[in-house]
Amino acid sequence: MAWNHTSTPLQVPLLGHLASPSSSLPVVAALAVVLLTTYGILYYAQTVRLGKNEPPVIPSRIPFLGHVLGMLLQGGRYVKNLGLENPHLPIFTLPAPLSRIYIVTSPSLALSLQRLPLTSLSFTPLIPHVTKRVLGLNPHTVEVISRDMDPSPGQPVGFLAEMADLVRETLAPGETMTGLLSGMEKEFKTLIGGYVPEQKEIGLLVWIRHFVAVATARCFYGEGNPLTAAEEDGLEEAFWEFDHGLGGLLVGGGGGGGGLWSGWTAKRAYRGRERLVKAVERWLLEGGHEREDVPPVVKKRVEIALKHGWELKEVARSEVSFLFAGIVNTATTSFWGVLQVVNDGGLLGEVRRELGVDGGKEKIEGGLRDKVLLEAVVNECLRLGSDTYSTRVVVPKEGVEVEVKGKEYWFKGGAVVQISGGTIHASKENWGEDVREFKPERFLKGANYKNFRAFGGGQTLCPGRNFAVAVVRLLIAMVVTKFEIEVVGGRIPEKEDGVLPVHILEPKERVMVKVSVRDGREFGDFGVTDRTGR
Ligand code: HEM
Repeated sequence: MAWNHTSTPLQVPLLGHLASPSSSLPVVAALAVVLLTTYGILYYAQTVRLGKNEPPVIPSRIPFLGHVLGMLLQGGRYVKNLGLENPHLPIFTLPAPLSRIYIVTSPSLALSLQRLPLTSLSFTPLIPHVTKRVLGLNPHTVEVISRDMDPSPGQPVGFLAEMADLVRETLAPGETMTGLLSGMEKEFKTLIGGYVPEQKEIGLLVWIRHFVAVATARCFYGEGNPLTAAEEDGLEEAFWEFDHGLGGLLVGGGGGGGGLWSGWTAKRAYRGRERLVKAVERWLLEGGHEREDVPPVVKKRVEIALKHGWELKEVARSEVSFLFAGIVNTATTSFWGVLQVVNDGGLLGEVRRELGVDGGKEKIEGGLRDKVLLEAVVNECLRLGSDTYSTRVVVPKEGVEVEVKGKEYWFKGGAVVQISGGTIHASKENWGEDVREFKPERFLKGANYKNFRAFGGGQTLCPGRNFAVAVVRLLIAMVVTKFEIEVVGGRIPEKEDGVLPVHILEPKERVMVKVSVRDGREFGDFGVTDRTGR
């Protein structure tokens, strides 16, 4: 049979359209109209407020999906920039599939919202989901931590509430915290004092974070700690691999020891975490936590978890999370602090003068009490390095109407409210035209801590904040008095803000340094103190 040129579109629909341009035109046009109309409807639909007082909506070019995609692809930078591009909006709504995300960029509104009762906005409903994914907790443990999370007075106290009280009490300024700080000072003396510089250039971040990781692990888990004293090699690297893939574990899921999805999104983090969990489990099995040099806080943490029916492997997961909280942010902040000080001759001179360690004493000694410049350095590093969110979920299923400073706001039930620390820290309104510059002196002129969110706030305010500031100050003081450090290239790199901002941001490029000994004396007493300016 001859080829039939008149074969109709009905016989082979798609090919028919291609083969017959004149007949396909109306169909293409109709399709375009349908698509454009659908797009228009969806675009409009995402702008509709679900309640009269719902915060103003910022629509996305890809209706309902665009903002979520932006967050996934650009990390914390996406919301930070949205906030900076809309300085007139103290709070706004991002439409998401079947839900909303409310972004708060006004510091005073943030303070008021975080004071609302936990029956309106709370972080705790998220904890089981977050910890299950990040730590790979099994369903039984998740069920245990989901009990009595926010008890009212007189009600049974669940695992989370009991643990939070213990950590808060231990790390509040006072005798217990001072004891832990003395432990950190002792470890730093050995590690920093015993460091013999290499001839070659070294990576500053790796160098500094090693000091913090080892000192913290020894201080909280004793000399035989599972991170640095285990027979197995490479656990410190495993720790940082876990840290770097945390966002992937969080987004990818992976409860009950980690599923295929989390393995795919954060394979290395998953492997690193599981190696650490095994090491801590072995340490617990051998009674490591019962040793004399392990402080009461860790002994009690283990005791509380066992009392609440946790299996030993799950207790190990909880301790990996405590090690993580104690090390990661302190290490990265210390890195930025040392870098900023040694890369600015003027600042370095002032810090050394303030420390007053260059006198004729036999040992390097300095009183850290009242050393305000060093504390200002730490705070400014935290401001510039922290894009952290404080996240809350809207508890009542039917949504909630709240009044804040005479204004009504309505939030959809189950939606997420995020206080954008990144926007607050980078806003010219809050910090002035020179907001992008490193200027510790802004913290000397009675800085307003209302605009400072590096430690979160309200229900999730970091219990380790005073301890952390004291440790970072101590580390910078010891490193800059003991060593001369030349930054190769003499430049401070940008921060990598395209990640999920779960911790202080790292640099975009590696910072290499040359280290030499400046003061050959041993370290004496540095007078580490629990008193900080906050
Ligand atoms: C510069 C160092 C540090 C920074 C910037 C920092 C920051 C934070 C932030 C922002 C949160 C709240 C997270 C959220 O809202 O979800 C937090 C929570 C926490 N931090 Fe820190 N932190 C630091 C050091 C420490 C240290 C040294 C410890 C312990 C030794 C610690 C223990 C904790 C704990 C246990 C929580 C969870 C609190 C809870 O949910 O009850 N942090 N930290």
